[in-house]
Amino acid sequence: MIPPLAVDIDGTLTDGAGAIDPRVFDVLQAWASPVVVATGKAFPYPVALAHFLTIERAVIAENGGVSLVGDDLVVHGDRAGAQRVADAYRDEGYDLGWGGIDLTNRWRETEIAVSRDQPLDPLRRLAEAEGLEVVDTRYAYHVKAPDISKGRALSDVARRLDYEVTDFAAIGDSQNDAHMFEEVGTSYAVANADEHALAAADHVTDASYADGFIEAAEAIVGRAE
Ligand SMILES: O=C(O)COP(=O)(O)O
Ligand SMILES: [Mg+2]
Repeated sequence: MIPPLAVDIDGTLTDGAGAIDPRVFDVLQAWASPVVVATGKAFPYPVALAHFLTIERAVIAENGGVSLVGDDLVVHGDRAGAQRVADAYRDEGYDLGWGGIDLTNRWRETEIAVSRDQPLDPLRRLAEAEGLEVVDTRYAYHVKAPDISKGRALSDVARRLDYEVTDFAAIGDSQNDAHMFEEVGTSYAVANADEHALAAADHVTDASYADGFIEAAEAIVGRAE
């Protein structure tokens, strides 16, 4: 049986420039079990991806802060602590780094993301003072609660889909995927993955980015046959 699949977006379904590789659409639409899109991006992004893929809505956003299965929405915690960190960071003269209209955080409910071209040390210091942590996905710094992760959210989502989390295969590329890799039955890091994802994964693909995703997807299907 083809296992349910948890898949990261940035660095995994994309090319090196951040564009979603169109070949991944066929793979995800044809997947014979549930697909959970699990991302650090704000909630509307994976919802839109699932919508335009015309696949069942099963998504994890904000590194596990928000999850949706069908019409069942769960929001873990709130944004208040991360917002205080962002405000204090700005008060010290720094900037979140997203320009005039901050679409990165506009719809974010449980965390705040900061551009990686901004200073990390003061952000870490302010986050720690709030009991929060900073996770570097290599796409953004995320100020979030330490007990929230894609892995924890996937355990919850799996139950809501009537699966065990260990039934899942997962494919991803960065630190925010590492917990998820530890929870699932089989995990694949794409070759461009960071050290945390590489260390946590059961398998590492030869290919990078979406080529790595396609290689992993074929391996998962091959193992199931
Ligand atoms: O939003 C990010 O920083 C990374 O997003 P991802 O989890 O889909 O790779
Ligand atoms: Mg990623």
